Amino acid sequence: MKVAVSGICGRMGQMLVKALAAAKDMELSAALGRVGSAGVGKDAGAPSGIATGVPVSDDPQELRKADVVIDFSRPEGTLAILPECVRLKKPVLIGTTGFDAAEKKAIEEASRSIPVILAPNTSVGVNAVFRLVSEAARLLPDTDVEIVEMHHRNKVDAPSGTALEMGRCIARARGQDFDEVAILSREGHTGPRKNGTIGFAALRGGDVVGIHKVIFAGTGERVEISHHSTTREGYADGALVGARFLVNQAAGLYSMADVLGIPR
Ligand SMILES: NC(=O)C1=CN([C@@H]2O[C@H](COP(=O)(O)OP(=O)(O)OC[C@H]3O[C@@H](n4cnc5c(N)ncnc54)[C@H](OP(=O)(O)O)[C@@H]3O)[C@@H](O)[C@H]2O)C=CC1
Ligand SMILES: O=C(O)C1=N[C@H](C(=O)O)C[C@H](O)C1
Repeated sequence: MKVAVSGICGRMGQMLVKALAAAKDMELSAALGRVGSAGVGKDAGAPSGIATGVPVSDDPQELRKADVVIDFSRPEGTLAILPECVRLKKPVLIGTTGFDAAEKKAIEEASRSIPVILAPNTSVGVNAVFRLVSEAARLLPDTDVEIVEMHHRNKVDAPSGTALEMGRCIARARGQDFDEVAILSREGHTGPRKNGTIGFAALRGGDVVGIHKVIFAGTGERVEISHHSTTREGYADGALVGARFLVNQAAGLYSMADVLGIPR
């Protein structure tokens, strides 16, 4: 299976170079970087000292060389390749986070023509946690939910896509509209906590790969469900599992829960 990676020069792009080099059934066939990126024209594995024989390009037409596209870049990067994925009928797994409502709409629109996985987290463990927090939300309906995440100093979006998806899972399980109950940050004289809200706190520092903790706070007791990523390998391996799933699907918007057979 020929795989194109968008965001190739980044942390996840390079993790995918390694995962693809180890995969017997897959090969890197095209590598896309940001227009004007210092990596364009160089070998896709150069930042990791790996020779892939595939040069980094900033031309989305390179996607014609792939059976499936994996994108871990920035929302602008995803939106730049999406029309070409549609035109060339290439399935795409989107691991990028930080989309606004209009950008999500554009992804939904594309998924009417091609198979798309939109996955704020591709690790198996986090996708199990999405299910666990949904169940906890049903079992503990009167608790106050707070979601705390910590990531490395270079992360640019907050709260993380994973934290937001955890909040969405909880709101769905409780029959709430996420946008009405989410408190994405707090400061100043906030007043007492409003019942039924879902609070978020985002910490940034060092080289933390990814920590997420969901707290169900009641009176006299507290339940906490947490996930720690210690390397990015789980994200890359999960993305390859998602890509293998996608090539056999009809057009539509899929999640990692669909890939892994996890009921919501
Ligand atoms: N779904 C999941 O499991 C995971 C998701 N992520 C998400 O994936 C994304 C990438 O993360 P990470 O690899 O750590 O980030 P990096 O910043 O390390 O990499 C992002 C890459 O995207 C490139 N890029 C930036 N802007 C554009 C653009 N407009 N068009 C094309 N390419 C662009 C950058 O190019 P240049 O280097 O030239 O600036 C860079 O190489 C983030 O949104 C992150 O939240 C991360 C880990 C796991
Ligand atoms: O930027 C990161 O690093 C990560 N981003 C994703 C997110 O926003 O949830 C997934 C993971 O937490 C790492």
